[in-house]
Amino acid sequence: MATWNNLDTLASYKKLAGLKNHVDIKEAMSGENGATRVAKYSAPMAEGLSFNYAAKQVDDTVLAALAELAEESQLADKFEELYNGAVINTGEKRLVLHHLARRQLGKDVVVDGVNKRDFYVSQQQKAADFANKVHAGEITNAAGEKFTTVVQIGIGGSDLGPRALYIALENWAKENGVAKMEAKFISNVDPDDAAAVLKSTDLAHALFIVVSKSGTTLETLTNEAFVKDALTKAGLNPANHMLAVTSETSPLAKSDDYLEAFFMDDFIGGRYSSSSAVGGVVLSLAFGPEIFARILNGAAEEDKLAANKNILENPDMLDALIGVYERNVQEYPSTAVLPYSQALSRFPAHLQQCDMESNGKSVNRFGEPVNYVTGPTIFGEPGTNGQHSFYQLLHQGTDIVPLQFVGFKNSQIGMDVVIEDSTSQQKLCANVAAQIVAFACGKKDENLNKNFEGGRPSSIIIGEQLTPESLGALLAHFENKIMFQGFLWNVNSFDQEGVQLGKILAKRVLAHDTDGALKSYSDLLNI
Ligand SMILES: O=P(O)(O)OC[C@H]1O[C@](O)(CO)[C@@H](O)[C@@H]1O
Repeated sequence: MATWNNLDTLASYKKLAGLKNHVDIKEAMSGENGATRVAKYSAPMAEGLSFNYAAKQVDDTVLAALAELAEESQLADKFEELYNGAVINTGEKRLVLHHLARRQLGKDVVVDGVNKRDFYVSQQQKAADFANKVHAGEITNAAGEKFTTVVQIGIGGSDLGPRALYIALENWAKENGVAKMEAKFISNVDPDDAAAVLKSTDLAHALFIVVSKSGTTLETLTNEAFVKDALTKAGLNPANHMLAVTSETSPLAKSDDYLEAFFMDDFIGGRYSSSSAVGGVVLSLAFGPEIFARILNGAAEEDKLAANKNILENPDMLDALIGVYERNVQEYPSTAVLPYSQALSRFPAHLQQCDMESNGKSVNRFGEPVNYVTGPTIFGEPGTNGQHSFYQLLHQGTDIVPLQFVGFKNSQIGMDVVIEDSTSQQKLCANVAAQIVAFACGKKDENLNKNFEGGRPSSIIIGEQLTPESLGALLAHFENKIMFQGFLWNVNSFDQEGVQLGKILAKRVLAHDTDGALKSYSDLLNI
């Protein structure tokens, strides 16, 4: 059994802390040194991706210290315990099994006589059969006509991951002839969200999936009622159009109001649930079950790498360790995720939840306060758009923000044009290469307003093309990185008590049970 200790009690961490500012990234990345580093500091990921960390503040000395930290904090052992079914989610006393939804990495995990791998596979199969029947016109609306649109109703983990994955493959699927149904998403309790989606949807030919692991989320239940009302007003029977994805213990699971229900369980956290029925039903309907299976395969291949004890061959662990070095030793408060791929436009939003809801903690996994900083603020936008927005601060602001670029050699659609001797894809890639060097090396200017200090670290994940497999690998990479960082900070990355207080106060406002500031704000907002 691995032992769980606070980061600041580890000898290897104290050694690492002595390496603050050990690498001058400006100097390291300038001239031929830079070229050597770009070739040297790269780790293969699954599905043809690679993690290049040449422009991070590491060298062989820092990497050796990170390897010692990985060893002393038993990162590989903890991952092994996790995928073999240990109660890693100490706050809720639950197993953490999202990897098992992709592939079995270790032993059989059996809970109350149920083999959990079999359970996840059975739900995938159920979703696949259902999707195939919808596509074949065997499951239709009351008029016997095919469904053409699927609308997911969910919020947080029941929205962000599946939505990001759908958007990531929407154009790829059209180009590759596997686009089966258009998918749309309703998440916000803002009535304009549901109204806008409903107004642009042919209700008679739409399936709606109510996705809520708990089955109690106010926004989702409100939007479900909103949609049912619209269906009824259109003369349609909601029971012919509504599906549910929920845990077997939730109130939704007991309802007969759905055409079909698909299940997950409490061992897959909402923000890690894209690999479960939460992502599986909508993506199987949108693209076909084979494409969803390809995403899972890509993720499973990356998970396999995450089990490697050698940090130089484990890009997920290495990325996590570098992130902790940047957060705790270099004291950088945030991290930007910058995909140079329009298809990944919602990926940073998904990672915001995944990372900040997991590691935004002030107590360790035993409920005791920690004396060091934990998860950074995560934000991001696709390049090159971000360059014309917030990169000013990243280049010349007073905070140093570590950057995580993602880039692909080829576009998804392949439609392109040569303007002034280069394609748009080449321009996109040229920009990401330029940014890495600009951030690292800067540029001296006598006019301080035009001076670039440099010394701003970044990494890049490079792939051939964004496909179901590489998307799955990318998803797993970040999930695993966040998991390893949680291990290093000794926090429980799998609960989210910090979201509860706001929910309780909102209920009080709606029940007019307020006083003090809560009453004043309620009055100001006319509630
Ligand atoms: O799937 P559910 O249970 O509706 O929860 C939605 C989201 O709400 C949260 O619980 C936060 O309030 C997230 O952790 C979760 O992803």
